[in-house]
Amino acid sequence: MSFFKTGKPFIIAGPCSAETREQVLATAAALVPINIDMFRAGVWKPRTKPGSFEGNGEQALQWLQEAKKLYNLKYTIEVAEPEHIELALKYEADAIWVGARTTVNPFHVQHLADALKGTGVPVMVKNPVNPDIELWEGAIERFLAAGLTDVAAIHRGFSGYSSAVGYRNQPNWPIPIELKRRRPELSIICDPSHISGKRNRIAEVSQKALDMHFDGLMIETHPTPDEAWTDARQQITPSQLKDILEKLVVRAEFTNDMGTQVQLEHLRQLMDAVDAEIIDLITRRMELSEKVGEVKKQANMTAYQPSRWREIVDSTTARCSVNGLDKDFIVDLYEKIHHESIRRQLFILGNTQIEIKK
Ligand SMILES: C=C(O[C@@H]1C=C(C(=O)O)C=C[C@H]1O)C(=O)O
Repeated sequence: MSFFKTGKPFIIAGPCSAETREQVLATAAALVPINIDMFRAGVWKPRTKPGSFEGNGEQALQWLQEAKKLYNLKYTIEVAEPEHIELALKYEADAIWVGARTTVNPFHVQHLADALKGTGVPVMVKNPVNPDIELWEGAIERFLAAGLTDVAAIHRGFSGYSSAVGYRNQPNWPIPIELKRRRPELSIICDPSHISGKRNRIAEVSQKALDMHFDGLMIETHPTPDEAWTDARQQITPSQLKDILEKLVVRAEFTNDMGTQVQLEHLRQLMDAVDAEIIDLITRRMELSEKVGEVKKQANMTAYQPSRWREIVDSTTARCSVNGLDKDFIVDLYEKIHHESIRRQLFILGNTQIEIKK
């Protein structure tokens, strides 16, 4: 079993920043009875603007090592430079994570991977700030290629110019879901604190993550959150964490219950038949679009026809209201279909650099 797969959600908790020795020891003491899997604290803080509190560095590592010994509590910190890794090893950190602002830079990630070679230290890779799955997976690949086996991903949401409704970082759930599809063995931990940006949504995002098959949660916890030096609005007390964890419903991917299995098998067969129909229908639609393309070629007409496209969007979204389908979802889907349809017509009109992928 990998470091992060314990058969139950892997829980990491602790303050955003290690502020003082007292704060570190008090938080750790309060988290021990909750049975968390690992303590976290930031010791080097990548701040947006200079002049903010940037962490207590090596001194904070001494406090974390002290808490580790005192409470027999594993701990993890964020690293951004090879020297941070050296110090993390010196003070016996049990795992490290790479922050979203580091994951965006392949040079940086490679330096960290090189520094970790041969150490066997478990690594967690936060998603890059921008919603780029290739960059996220690429960073993970660099650590795997360095021979590290305990590599996990952390989903902390994606930064945007304005925050998504009610969130600090846009969750963009299809991205971690796709990562899990590509890498079934990879553990993915959700960071509901950074996604929410405020206390009152942490429980809801945590439950959602578990229902999306995430392997664990990293939740910022502080003895007096309102007085926290960083990220005060999104930190919760150890007792609030206890409450959230107790209320979480942990669900499994599979069941041994025969009745459920039979029911699911039946419904899935019906869905398979619908999927086959959808593919047949899309194929027919594309064939028709190619015929339209041939006619346009003869008549010297443009591939894209805005008024016709508007008509289609209007009529399909009108049908959504009748069928109870989400309009945004259908528009997204149709935009993809339309784009492919245009691509095929462009090819027919003579844009030979556009090949039809079959
Ligand atoms: C099929 C046509 O060509 C384009 C593709 C469309 C589609 O796939 O729905 C709609 C309008 C055009 O932009 C057309 O002009 O009817």
